[in-house]
Amino acid sequence: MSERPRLTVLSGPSGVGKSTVVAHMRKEHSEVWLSVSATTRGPRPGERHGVHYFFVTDEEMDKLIANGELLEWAEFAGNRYGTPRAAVLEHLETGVPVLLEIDLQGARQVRESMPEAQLVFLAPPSWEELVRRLTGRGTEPPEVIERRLDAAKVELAAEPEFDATLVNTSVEDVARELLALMDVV
Ligand SMILES: Nc1nc2c(ncn2[C@@H]2O[C@H](COP(=O)(O)OP(=O)(O)O)[C@@H](O)[C@H]2O)c(=O)[nH]1
Ligand SMILES: Nc1ncnc2c1ncn2[C@@H]1O[C@H](COP(=O)(O)OP(=O)(O)O)[C@@H](O)[C@H]1O
Repeated sequence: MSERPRLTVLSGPSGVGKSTVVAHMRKEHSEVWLSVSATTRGPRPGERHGVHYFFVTDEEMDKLIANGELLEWAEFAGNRYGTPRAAVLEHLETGVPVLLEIDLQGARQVRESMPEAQLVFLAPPSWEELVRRLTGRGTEPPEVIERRLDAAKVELAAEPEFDATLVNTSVEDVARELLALMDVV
């Protein structure tokens, strides 16, 4: 591991497999700290407050933003999401490798405020496979899937802005490649 671990941002279209890859990676590498975001979207079955997200009201999100408590935030497919700043900085200061799983707009804000951050794009093997994964997950109704696929077109076009691209064909391979990019071995 390098002396001062860098902040790594993982972005990519909804349904590409970000959560799956990160969960797989952290099973064996719990030393990587994954930031827990605040969101105004409702929890999916099995999602727990403080573990997957901090589920907040619109008013609570307004306050987090107004008080400058978020490192970045964005509206995605009708809900707001943001990264609590303090926890990220504390972990980086104590030498812990930090991973953010956030959308393209958030990644761009992190690039501005923390230029040393490493931006990694997770791409699907094909458009058809992305549609299959997002639909197959079964967590969103058709109109929400449509919104997320619209966002996915914009996100896929922004891939050249990232420092590295990983294609999510095999979860195991991508998890290994991500660890290598983060200098965690
Ligand atoms: N900008 C930003 N995006 C976030 C944050 N947390 C999650 N996201 C992104 O918001 C999008 C929607 O997340 P979610 O509703 O959990 O759906 P999923 O990623 O398809 O499982 C994804 O692109 C996430 O990476 C955050 O704190 N900030
Ligand atoms: N490499 C892969 N091959 C096949 N299916 C995958 C792969 N990675 C993830 N999936 C599946 O795709 C769906 C979306 O994955 P998820 O991790 O929820 O995506 P994201 O967090 O990017 O929205 C899930 O049903 C997951 O099991």
